[in-house]
Amino acid sequence: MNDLKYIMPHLKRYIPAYIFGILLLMVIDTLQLVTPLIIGNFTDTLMSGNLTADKIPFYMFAVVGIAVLVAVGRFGWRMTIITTSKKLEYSLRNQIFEHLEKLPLNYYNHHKTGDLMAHCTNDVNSVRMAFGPGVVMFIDAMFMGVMTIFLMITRVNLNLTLLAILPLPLIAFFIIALGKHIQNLFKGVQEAFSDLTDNVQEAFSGIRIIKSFVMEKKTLDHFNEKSRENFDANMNLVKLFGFVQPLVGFIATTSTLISLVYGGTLVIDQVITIGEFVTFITYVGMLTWPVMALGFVYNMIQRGQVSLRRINVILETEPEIADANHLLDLYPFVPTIDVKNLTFTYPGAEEPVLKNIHFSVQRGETVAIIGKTGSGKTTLMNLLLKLYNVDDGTIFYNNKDLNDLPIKALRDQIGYVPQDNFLFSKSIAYNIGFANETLEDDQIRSAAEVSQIHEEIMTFSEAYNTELGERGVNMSGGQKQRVSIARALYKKPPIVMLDDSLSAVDTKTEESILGHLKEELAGTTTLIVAHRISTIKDADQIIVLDQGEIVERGTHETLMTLDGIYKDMYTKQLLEEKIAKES
Ligand SMILES: Nc1ncnc2c1ncn2[C@@H]1O[C@H](COP(=O)(O)OP(=O)(O)OP(=O)(O)O)[C@@H](O)[C@H]1O
Repeated sequence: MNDLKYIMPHLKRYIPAYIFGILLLMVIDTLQLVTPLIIGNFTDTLMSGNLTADKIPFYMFAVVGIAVLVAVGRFGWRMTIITTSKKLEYSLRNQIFEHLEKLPLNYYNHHKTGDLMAHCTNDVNSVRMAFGPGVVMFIDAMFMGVMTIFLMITRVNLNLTLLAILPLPLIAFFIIALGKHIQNLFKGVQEAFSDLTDNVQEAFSGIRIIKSFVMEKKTLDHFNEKSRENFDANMNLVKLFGFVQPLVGFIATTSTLISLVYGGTLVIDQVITIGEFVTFITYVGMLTWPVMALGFVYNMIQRGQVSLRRINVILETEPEIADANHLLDLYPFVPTIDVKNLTFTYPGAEEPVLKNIHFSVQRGETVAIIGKTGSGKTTLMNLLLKLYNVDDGTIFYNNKDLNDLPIKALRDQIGYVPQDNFLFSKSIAYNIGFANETLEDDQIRSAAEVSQIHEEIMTFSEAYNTELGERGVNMSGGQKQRVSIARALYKKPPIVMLDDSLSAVDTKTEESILGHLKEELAGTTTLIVAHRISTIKDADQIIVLDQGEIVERGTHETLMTLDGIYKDMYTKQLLEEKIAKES
């Protein structure tokens, strides 16, 4: 029952539709059960010599009429129950996606995209099968089974019925005995599918690397291996079903055999009429389906249960970064940042990557963070955005503790340009105006001008309406960086954070962008992470990180007097530039 915790609210919404569909199904089932009685009656009338030509159309119309009603009714219940189960699938999938979006960055560090895709596709589908066709088949089978047996007893013969249905419980026994095994096999199928999806997703995301390293063969081999595992997992299930279904069919045939032998004897002994015998044999045939259906349903429900559990694991994962219960008001927002004694260790890691960090950024100031690769610059940015949890009393905006501020409202105040310039495979305008519901052409253009990308966008075939390839493949690295900067500026945020966002542009473009940014961002609090000192030379404050600690801080001029890491980096960069110019 606990498994139904998350799906129950969806199911409740569709209960009236389910009830209507189920009632319709029962009416159809009842109608179907009338046909054998008509055929039995026809046989008896025929055998007694009372069948006259004028009676035949009556039988004909009765059989055809029932068949038409059954066809119409079947359409009705399919439309009701199958549509309802599709709606259930739709709302469950949306709930999973919405929940996944709320999960913190760290969740994605530990869960593969392919797995998540499989949850949103295969697992949701299995749940739909269980709650759509599964429910239908279960009710159909139970109702048909009970009604058929009832009619066999009341309209034909009790002893014959009891003897004929004797082998049927064996079927239920087999299917239940195999239940655990089926669950395990199905879990294997779902896992193999997740792996395969993940493999395909990664192979095509990394296709440029694969091609440039001529690793197509290696990737194909790896894919084949995963594909084989998927095939094997499916085959295990197919083999089992291949064994179970004929077995069920065989057991059902023994019922027919008993009916023929014992039923024939009863006819000879004149305990039942030939018409009743024909009705009985038809009912035995009709009973095979409900019994087999119970087997199918059982499997479907097993699959649905495994999938539901996998989905529940996601839905049970709490958004680690939750808003505090008593939030402070963010407004009026003054863009000042204070970091006090901040130490941070990644979840699951042992060593802290940031140690005792403290600094302040005043409104309108530009603070630069520089340091060797792996020194903790991006981590610091991520913490300022609260992409990971931080201790109380370590980061303050506007003199208010980050943990007491509403996350969404705070992030709305920040224009962030990440290190990996992810672009969506939509238009350039969509990418720049991503932060807003509506795309304002003027603002998009002005953000692009400040980022020095407007002129290049105009050379694209459809300018701002040009559709980008996946992850913006039809743009150069530098162009992508500038579109990302434009995306952050479009929001006109009071705080801008640039994480190594100018590394792919040449020094001249960089200078030009920085010049424009300075004008445009006057009054904006800016944090810049950079490797190139030329990017941050004019910052009000430069912080030098080394192995997670601040080792130097000050303006460019003061740092140059220190004879430390900063001066060393600067001297090396100057030398490199000189060599590059001369060569
Ligand atoms: N998700 C993570 N889980 C555990 N450790 C991480 C994670 N992300 C980064 N690290 C570690 O944290 C340290 C700091 O990484 P970070 O990305 O902040 O450095 P950086 O200064 O921005 O480097 P770069 O200049 O190369 O971008 C590194 O040792 C890195 O291995």
